[in-house]
Amino acid sequence: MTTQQLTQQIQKKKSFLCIGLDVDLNKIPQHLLQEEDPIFAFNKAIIDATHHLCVAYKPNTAFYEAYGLKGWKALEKTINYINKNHPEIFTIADAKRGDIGNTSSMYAKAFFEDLAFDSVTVAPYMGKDSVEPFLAFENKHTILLALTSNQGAFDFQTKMIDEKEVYKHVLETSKTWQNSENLMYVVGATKAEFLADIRQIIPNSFLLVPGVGAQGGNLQDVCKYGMNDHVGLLINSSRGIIYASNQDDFAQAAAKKAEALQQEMKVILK
Ligand SMILES: O=C(O)c1cc(=O)[nH]c(=O)n1[C@@H]1O[C@H](COP(=O)(O)O)[C@@H](O)[C@H]1O
Repeated sequence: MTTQQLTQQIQKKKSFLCIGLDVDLNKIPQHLLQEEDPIFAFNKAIIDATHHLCVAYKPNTAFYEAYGLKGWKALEKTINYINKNHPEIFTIADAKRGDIGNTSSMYAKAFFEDLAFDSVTVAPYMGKDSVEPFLAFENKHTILLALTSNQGAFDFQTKMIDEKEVYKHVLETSKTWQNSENLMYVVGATKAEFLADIRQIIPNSFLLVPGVGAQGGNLQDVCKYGMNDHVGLLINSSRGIIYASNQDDFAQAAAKKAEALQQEMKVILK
């Protein structure tokens, strides 16, 4: 999917919501555990109830890898289900990969070719040759961790090197890489006060913004400082939506939470 197509979807649905599919078998309704594939059964119900309210889904691969082969199968079924039934929805493999170039190429193949995701999250720490293999894929997007939502972001990302914060080096340097037009960036919703500075460096790039909901980030602040003239934001909420209820009504309860965020977005987009 191109960024233009993503922007069109945002305008059409009046939503820039990304729903995180972080499935934890301890948190889903217990009756689903009798299903052949409880993770997929949960995701299918959530997708069926929410696809009209969001423009992206983001399964975090940790929640699938934790269940071994069964988890990976559920991830494959989930991405295939979205691509088949809702091809207009942008998909993010939240895998936070990145390695020497030779290895990154294989990670890129895994998520872009085998699983056919539109994008993957990548750590910038190993530099240019670890990220460019992801960028080489046409119409696929590499979402680079810039300033993350967690407290540990202050351990390295905001430290100064040559009188500039490390996350600013990440933004500026990555712009010089080959196929950098395929880059998007992660900025945590809990770091909204940094967004004005970030937009000075990357005015046009899409930002994936997790941390609204369970982590306490605020949608209004993120939009105030992070939105550009084509919106340029994907706001993710995972636990705050998918675990709204652990009873039979879980999918409807998730849709209600998603709708509340979408309605807030609709007002902002006016
Ligand atoms: O790359 C991410 O998506 C990510 C980056 C970041 O800085 N913070 C962050 O929370 N995430 C992910 O976004 C999701 C947030 O989940 P909730 O806090 O449940 O909404 C999880 O899958 C995190 O791993």
